[in-house]
Amino acid sequence: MSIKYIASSKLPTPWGVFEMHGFEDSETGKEHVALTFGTFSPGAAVLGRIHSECLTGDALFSLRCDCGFQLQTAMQNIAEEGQGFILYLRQEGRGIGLLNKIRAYELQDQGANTVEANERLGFEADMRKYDMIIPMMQKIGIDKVRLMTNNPRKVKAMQSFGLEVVERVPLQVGKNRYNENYLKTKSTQLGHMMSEHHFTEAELGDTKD
Ligand SMILES: Nc1nc2c(ncn2[C@@H]2O[C@H](COP(=O)(O)OP(=O)(O)OP(=O)(O)O)[C@@H](O)[C@H]2O)c(=O)[nH]1
Ligand SMILES: [Zn+2]
Repeated sequence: MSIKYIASSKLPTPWGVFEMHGFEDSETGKEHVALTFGTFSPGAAVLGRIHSECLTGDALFSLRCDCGFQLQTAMQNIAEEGQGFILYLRQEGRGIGLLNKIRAYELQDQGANTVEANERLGFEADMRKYDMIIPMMQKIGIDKVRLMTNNPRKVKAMQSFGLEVVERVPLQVGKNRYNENYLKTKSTQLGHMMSEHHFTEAELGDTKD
C-alpha cells in the first residue's frame, strides 16, 4: 500500500473543531485527508462519510451537483452527534480530474447527461477506486460505521475491505433547479439510492444537467 500518514492538526469549522489527518499516496501523488470529531467509544458504529473531491461544489459554491451541501450536512451531523469521521478523497470528477470534469460539463451544457459526457470523452461513468481508505481507516482507528451516502458502491467497497457498515444513512440535500437532472441520472444510471420525492417529473421540467 502506497499511502503514508504524514501529520495531524486541529481544523476549527463553523460546526466545531475537527482533527485533520493528512495522507500521501506516493504512487499517484494525491494528498488525502481524514477528519475526525470527538472520541470514539470502543465497539461503537461511528457516523461517517467518504467524500469525493468536488472543487466546484465543495469550494466554489456550484449548484450543478449536491457535493457541497452533502459535505456541510455531513460535518454538521457529525458535530451534532458528538463523534464521527470524513474521508476526503482526492478523486475529483469521479476520478477523471478537474479539467476533464470541465470538459464533461461543457458537453452537458450542450445536452449530454453526466454519464454520456464521461463516455464521449472516453471514460467510464465512474472511475473511482476506494482502496486508499484501508490505511486511512486503520490510522483513525475505526472499523464499524454508519455511512452517510446514497451510493451503494461506497458501502460495498467498505465491506469488501472488511469494514462493518451497520447502517447506510441517506444524505439527500441540496436539490435545486440546476442539479435536478444530474441527481436523476445518478439515481437511474449510477445506482444511487434516492427516494422518489427527491425529484418528480413535474419538478424536473426539461432542464439539462
Ligand atoms: N465526471 C463527472 N464528475 C462529476 C460530475 N458531477 C460531479 N462529479 C464528481 O462526482 C463526485 C461525487 O460523486 P457523486 O456521484 O455526486 O456522489 P457519490 O460520492 O457517488 O455518492 P454520495 O455519497 O451519495 O454523495 C465528485 O468527485 C465530483 O467532482 C459530472 O458531471 N461529471
Ligand atoms: Zn460536485
